[in-house]
Amino acid sequence: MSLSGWVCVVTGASRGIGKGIALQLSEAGATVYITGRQMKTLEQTAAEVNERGGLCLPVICDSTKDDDIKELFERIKREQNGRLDILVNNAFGGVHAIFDNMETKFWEYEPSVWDDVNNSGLRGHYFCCVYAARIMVPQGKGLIVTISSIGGLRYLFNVPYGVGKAACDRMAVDTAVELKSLGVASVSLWPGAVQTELVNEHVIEKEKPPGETIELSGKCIVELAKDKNLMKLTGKVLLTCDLARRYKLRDVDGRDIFDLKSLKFLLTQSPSTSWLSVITPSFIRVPSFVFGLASSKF
Ligand SMILES: NC(=O)c1ccc[n+]([C@@H]2O[C@H](COP(=O)([O-])OP(=O)(O)OC[C@H]3O[C@@H](n4cnc5c(N)ncnc54)[C@H](O)[C@@H]3O)[C@@H](O)[C@H]2O)c1
Repeated sequence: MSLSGWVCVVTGASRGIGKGIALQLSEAGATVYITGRQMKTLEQTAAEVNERGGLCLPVICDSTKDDDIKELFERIKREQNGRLDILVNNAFGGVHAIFDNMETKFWEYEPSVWDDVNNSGLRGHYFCCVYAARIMVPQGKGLIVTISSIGGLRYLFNVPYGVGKAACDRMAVDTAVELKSLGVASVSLWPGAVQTELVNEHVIEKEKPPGETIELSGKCIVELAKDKNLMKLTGKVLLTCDLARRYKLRDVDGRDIFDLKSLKFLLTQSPSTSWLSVITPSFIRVPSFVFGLASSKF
């Protein structure tokens, strides 16, 4: 029970990665506030948490509604005597908009797809950061994790997705600049491909990329929160495959963790280099600074 007594919030935890994170944080002993728009689905997550002996508190909080977010943090402050240890920004309303508009250019679908992707998945995260920081800064400690993706580095799915993820990464970096000296860490976390309920629904079996379970990100966050060198990682974009190596983690069902930094995988991403992947050994990894160069805009 390494996080016994800790107070956490996971936004968007009725399914997907948020649910997996809530399961892992509560299994580690934390009290976890989980948010979403429907009590019925939140209660299903809470029931699974309870079955594992954990404690989680479902709260209706629509991440596109400013007042809901404000009330969530006021409630936590009141109920937990001003304590909040971890905020996980995960709520994301864009999955259906992405799958419904695959292969379509940005000018061909409604501009409101931007809102579907980024109102909960970026703006809502910023609001949560503000209210969480108002609790964490006075206590002199805390961890904010914003769930992002490799879409923050290069084109993935559609324009609003990439712009939103790049902004999530930048938000983690810039909030860390202002929080670091006050003892609060802020990072961005990129899961690999995750086999969530919606991904399993939309992607046909033979096209499924090798994936993570919904709980691997949560396992990584539990270890990160306990890491004595956490403040050395603040302001960084972290990958689940790197954290799994750092903390010697396996996925919950024992499967191998797909390595987003494997040169073999990265070569498959471009038609001009994919032939090279056939002769490239899978153990060669691309260092982080090369990722940085790949995102250079200059
Ligand atoms: N699934 C993947 O393969 C994958 C990979 C890398 C990164 N990610 C990122 O992980 C995050 C979560 O994605 P997911 O695949 O678990 O999505 P999902 O759609 O399965 O889950 C999203 C969660 O957010 C909740 N939600 C949606 N709108 C909300 C709102 N307005 N207010 C509160 N809650 C709301 C949903 O109810 C759900 O619980 C996203 O940022 C996504 O880009 C996903």
